[in-house]
Amino acid sequence: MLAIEHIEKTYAARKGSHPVRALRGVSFEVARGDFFALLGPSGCGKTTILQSIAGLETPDSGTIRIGDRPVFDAANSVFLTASQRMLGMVFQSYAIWPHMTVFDNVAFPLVHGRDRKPREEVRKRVMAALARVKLESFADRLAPHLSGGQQQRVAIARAIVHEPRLLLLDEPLSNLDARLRDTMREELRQIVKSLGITTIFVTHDQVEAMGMADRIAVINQGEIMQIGSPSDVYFSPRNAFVANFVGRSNTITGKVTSIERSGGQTLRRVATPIGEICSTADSEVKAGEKALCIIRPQAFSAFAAGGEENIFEGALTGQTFLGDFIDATIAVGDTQLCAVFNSYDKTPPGSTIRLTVPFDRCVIVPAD
Ligand SMILES: Nc1ncnc2c1ncn2[C@@H]1O[C@H](COP(=O)(O)OP(=O)(O)OP(=O)(O)O)[C@@H](O)[C@H]1O
Repeated sequence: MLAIEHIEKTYAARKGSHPVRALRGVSFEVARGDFFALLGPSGCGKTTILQSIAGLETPDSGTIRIGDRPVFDAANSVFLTASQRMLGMVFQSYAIWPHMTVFDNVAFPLVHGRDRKPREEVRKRVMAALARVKLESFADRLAPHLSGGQQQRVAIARAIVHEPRLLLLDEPLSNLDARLRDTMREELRQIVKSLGITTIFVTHDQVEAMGMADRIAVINQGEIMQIGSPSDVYFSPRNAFVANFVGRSNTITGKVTSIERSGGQTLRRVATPIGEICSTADSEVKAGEKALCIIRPQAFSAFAAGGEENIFEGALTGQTFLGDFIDATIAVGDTQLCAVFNSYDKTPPGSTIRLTVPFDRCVIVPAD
């Protein structure tokens, strides 16, 4: 449905500042009906990608296709304007007109756009879009007399009223308070999924991306670090950036000492400051190479006795009771490991703890 190939964008230097290489060869594809998140820290280039898709920004090179039509092709000077691309957009600010009613706000693209519709059809379509976001009874209300969540739904209704083939959402939940954000997360996903519209969603919030997206592109400094389902990027991060940006992790530096194959599995042994770590997770790191071992805090469990491999003994140096679980810090030599434990289990500070971790829950990635 959407195919982006190798787009680059450098913003020209402003007075007293250097040029900014905002996108460094970004490529990805989004299938029809997918809910796709662009996730990354502030300034990584998410908005530049979204605006390039929308036709509000012009990349320096690369191609963008929507459906089977190129909307941007730097080499062949193809550039369709934003209105020619027939997309729906919801911005952070919602961009709702305060002097208009809810109905008129939603009707705006049908009344003022390129593709104007007869009055009766406008009414039908606007009421259908308002029904989708459960705001039919608010049609005559002035937009400022709405709560934040309702304004957000007006913005969604306006973006879907002309049945766009692609919906672009730029941090649409960031202006809502925490509780409303939790409700709207699910609601927004249900609305776009029920319509079957392909959606690109920009966020810097990993919880939002994990909870809403079918697939996530994790971006750092203008480059895509990894694309995958929420569980792919969480359980099989490709590098330390992804492991630390998406959820928390212990990152332990080491060197692969051997690779053994048995029973259809590949076992890597890694020498690290906390002892040998064994991993059966998929990895490209070869024997003799430096590596990072990535272990999620909840992959550890406290282990009383026995066992030989992937057992790490240390002192409990910190624990924070968080209700559902205890966040614990365990010093193994000079390395501080973070683990989460059952909140019913109380352990005195300073106790010796033996941690264990299954082989398939240690992810090995290249050290750089
Ligand atoms: N018009 C511009 N002129 C110069 N530099 C820009 C311009 N727009 C963006 N940049 C720079 O390009 C980089 C990428 O910006 P972009 O807005 O795409 O990031 P982002 O990931 O969306 O950030 P945020 O989450 O803070 O909105 C940043 O370093 C930003 O300062």
